[in-house]
Amino acid sequence: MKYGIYFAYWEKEWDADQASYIKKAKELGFDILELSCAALKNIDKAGLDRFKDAAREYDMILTAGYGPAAEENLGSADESVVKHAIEFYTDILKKLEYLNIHTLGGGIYSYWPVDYSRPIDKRGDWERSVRNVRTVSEIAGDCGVDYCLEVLNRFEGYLLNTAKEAVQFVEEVGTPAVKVMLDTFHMNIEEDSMPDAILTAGDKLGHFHVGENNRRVPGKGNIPWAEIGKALDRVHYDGSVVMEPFVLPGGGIGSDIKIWREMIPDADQERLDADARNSVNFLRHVFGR
Ligand SMILES: O=C(CO)[C@H](O)[C@H](O)[C@H](O)CO
Ligand SMILES: [Mn+2]
Repeated sequence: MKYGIYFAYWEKEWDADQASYIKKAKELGFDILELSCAALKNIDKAGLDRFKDAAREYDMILTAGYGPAAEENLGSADESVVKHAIEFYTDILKKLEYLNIHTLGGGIYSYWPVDYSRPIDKRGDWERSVRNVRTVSEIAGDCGVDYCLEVLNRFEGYLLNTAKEAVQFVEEVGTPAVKVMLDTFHMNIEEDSMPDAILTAGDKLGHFHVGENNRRVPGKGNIPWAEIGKALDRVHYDGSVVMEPFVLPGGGIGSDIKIWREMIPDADQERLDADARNSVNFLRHVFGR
């Protein structure tokens, strides 16, 4: 198993200098840095090469996450939105291929966070999204990227709230590159049993986010890590385990993630780094591989 961390742990804005976290994550004991595709939207070749060179220099794996904007919604009833979304993913997937990134995960079948002031058409959006994710995940397959659909809690998404729904969706899409992605923070809200959800995802599990019930680093809350590790063993999961802690209020990230208090008193860089380092050691110990 390889262990990673999402750059956003240290940042308040999505458009931060993400490449600089490759070295930091390596020094803290991680194998992977997860980037947000926000960094790849308007990037030039020199910018892409900064990521590529740093990953090579520090022998780090990169994975990519994304919370698509409303105009990148593959489930939209507006055909011009879908056309734009397919163009957007085609461009991003080519950049991921160039960067040797083989995993893209997130609410990449819909948009995020959802605007619940508008009426929700789950059935219609599901059907459109299955069709359009099929198109995009075929392109992903050609680029060598697993297209991992993240199961989100009800407050952040409405299409895939449980592993069971995600398995059904992935079966309907039916392409080799499309996979289920689980996140312990969301599972803790929606699933009857976290181990059972992992067993349900089974060999369709393509990416795994870890975070506590309150999104602090693993080891500081009440998620049942030992049981989760055993379930990952039972499905022979050998992919990435990426921690996605969010502890800093403020900015676009604080607002999207809904962090309205200081999760860590006097959270300076040293404290954040020490927590991340201890947490990845904790996960390696509890998962035993
Ligand atoms: O768990 C999540 C949102 O709650 C997602 O993994 C990320 O925040 C999303 O992909 C944005 O990059
Ligand atoms: Mn997540």
